[in-house]
Amino acid sequence: MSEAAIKIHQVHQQFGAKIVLENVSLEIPRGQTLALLGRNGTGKTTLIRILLGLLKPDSGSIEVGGCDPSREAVELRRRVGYLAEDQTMYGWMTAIELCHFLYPFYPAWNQALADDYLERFHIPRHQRIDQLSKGQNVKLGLTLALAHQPNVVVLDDPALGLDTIARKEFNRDLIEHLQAAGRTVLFSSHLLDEVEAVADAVAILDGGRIIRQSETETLRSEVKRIVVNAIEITEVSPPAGLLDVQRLEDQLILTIDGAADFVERLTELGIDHEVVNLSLDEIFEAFVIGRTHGWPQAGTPVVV
Ligand SMILES: Nc1ncnc2c1ncn2[C@@H]1O[C@H](COP(=O)(O)OP(=O)(O)OP(=O)(O)O)[C@@H](O)[C@H]1O
Repeated sequence: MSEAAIKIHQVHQQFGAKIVLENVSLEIPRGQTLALLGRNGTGKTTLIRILLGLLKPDSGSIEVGGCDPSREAVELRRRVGYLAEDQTMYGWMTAIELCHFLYPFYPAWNQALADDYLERFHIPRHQRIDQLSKGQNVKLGLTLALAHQPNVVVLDDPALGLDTIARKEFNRDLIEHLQAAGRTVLFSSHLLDEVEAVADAVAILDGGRIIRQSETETLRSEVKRIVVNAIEITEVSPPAGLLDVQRLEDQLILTIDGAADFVERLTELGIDHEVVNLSLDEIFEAFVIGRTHGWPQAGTPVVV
């Protein structure tokens, strides 16, 4: 694994009595696109604000693109591109006026690159920003976040509010372009079916903690749904990594992280089973709302 572009170590953040981040640690290797997943209000934006130096955590250490965000604010802005959730810009300016307004702040600003993005994203250069569509606004925000050629890009729910096609187009144009350019990208999202196509890795934030971080493919290969007969399984103890148990008539539908060992056990015991691949959406759901009670007790007859 290459050196981490983002290092988050034991970050703790609470607002009053409410603990939002509880000793969160996360490392994102250079060049990786990582999706930060979590339900509403789990602290994704709070973590992103800490990464950007907009909020100082109660404790813990952060390094983004080699900078300490709380102490190197200017250098951090040079190295990091940031698109905030629902970002608003000066509506009375045009896209090109906004570029001209911003570029003196950034020594590495590349107007030819900004022009290229404006053209690629079909953003009219001379139209007032408040007359652009929601999608064009998001893409303009991204253009401005990338024109200074940052190595690290942080996108807070960038596709929020876009329609399905616009989101897909956004993901294809933007994330894939960033990946090709070798940038490290951290983006938060709710839209798991779309995340799956673009994220090399995911981190699931829940209950103030990162409960799972993994490369997307690895997660998909390790978390499986296993369908077994409920009666046949009464003598088997629940596996480690059990995330969810559902009953459907005489069948048990189990979602297991690290399912391979359990599958091996079932095979050894001669218990019939079916292994089902899951989408990222289903995996995420099992981690955050899975319920593990309902395992049939050994020696107890199963009522169907
Ligand atoms: N400045 C603040 N003061 C008090 N509470 C805050 C503050 N900022 C965030 N919170 C609370 O912290 C929790 C996490 O908020 P945050 O915006 O980080 O979540 P999120 O995962 O980004 O949510 P969403 O997906 O809805 O955008 C919420 O309960 C929110 O109300």
